[in-house]
Amino acid sequence: MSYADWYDVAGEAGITLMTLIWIFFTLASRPSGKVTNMLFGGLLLTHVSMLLDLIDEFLTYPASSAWLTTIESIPAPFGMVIMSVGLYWWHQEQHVINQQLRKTERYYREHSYVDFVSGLYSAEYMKMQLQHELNYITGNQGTFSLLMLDICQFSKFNHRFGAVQGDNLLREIAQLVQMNIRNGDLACRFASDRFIVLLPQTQLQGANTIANHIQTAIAHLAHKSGETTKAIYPSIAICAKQYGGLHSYQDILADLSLSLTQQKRNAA
Ligand SMILES: Nc1nc2c(ncn2[C@@H]2O[C@H](COP(=O)(O)OP(=O)(O)OP(=O)(O)O)[C@@H](O)[C@H]2O)c(=O)[nH]1
Repeated sequence: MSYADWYDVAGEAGITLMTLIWIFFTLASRPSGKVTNMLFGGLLLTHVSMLLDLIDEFLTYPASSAWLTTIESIPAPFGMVIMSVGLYWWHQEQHVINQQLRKTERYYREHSYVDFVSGLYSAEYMKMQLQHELNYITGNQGTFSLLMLDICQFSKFNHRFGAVQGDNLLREIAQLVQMNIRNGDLACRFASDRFIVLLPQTQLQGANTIANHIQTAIAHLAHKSGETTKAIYPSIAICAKQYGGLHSYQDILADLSLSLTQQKRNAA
C-alpha cells in the first residue's frame, strides 16, 4: 500500500472508532426508550458502513464480486436518516422536560454554582433564581416566600470540635433542609452557617409550616462527632417571609437577613 492508502486507512479507522465511541456514550447517557433505540440504530448502521469501508482497504474482490464494494456505503445513509429522526424526537423530548422545569421555576441548572461543603447551591445561584422568580411573578401577579435559617452557636461548635466536624454538621443540616422541602423549592447555602430556601408560589402560612418541619427535623438531629455515641443536638433560628414582585432581590435578601437577626435578638 502507498502512503496515500495508509492515510486513507487511518482516516477510515478513526471514523469507525469514533462511531463506536458515540454508540457507547449514547447508551451510557440515555435512558432506554424509543429515542435511544433510534439513535443507537442510526449510529450502528453508520458504524457498519464505516467498518465495511475500512475492511475493503485490505481485501481485493474478484471482478465478479465488484458489487460488494458498492453496497458497503448503503447502510450509512439509512443510518443517518434514522439518527436524524432520533435527534428530532430527542428535541421533542427535551422540549417537554424543559416545560416541566419551567413550571417549577428551576429552569436553568448550573453545577458550577454548587457549594461543595453543604452540597447545596450557592448564594450566587439563589440570587439568579430570585431574579428569575421576581420576573416570573411580576408578569403573573404571583407571590413567593423565603426562609432563612442560621445555626445557633456554630462558632462555638467549630471551636470545640474542629472545622471538619463543623463541615459535617453543615452537610447534615443541609440534607435535612432538603428532605423537608418540596420538589420545586430551592435550598441554598447563603453564607457561613446561614441557609436560604426559596418557596415559589407559597403564602406565608405554607412557608411557616415548612419552617416548622425543618426546625423540628433539625432539633431531632443527634449529631455525633467521631467515635463517641454522645450526641450534640444543634438548634437553629429560622425566619419565614412572603414577598411580591415589587422589590429587587438585593432588598429582599437584606430585609430577610435583618428579620432573622431581629428574631435572634428577641429570642436571646
Ligand atoms: N466548619 C466550617 N465553619 C465555617 C464555614 N464557614 C464559616 N464557618 C464558621 O462559622 C462561624 C460563624 O460564626 P457566627 O456568624 O458568629 O455564628 P454563630 O457562632 O452561630 O453565632 P450565632 O449565630 O449568633 O449563634 C465562624 O466561626 C466561621 O469561621 C465552613 O465552611 N465550615
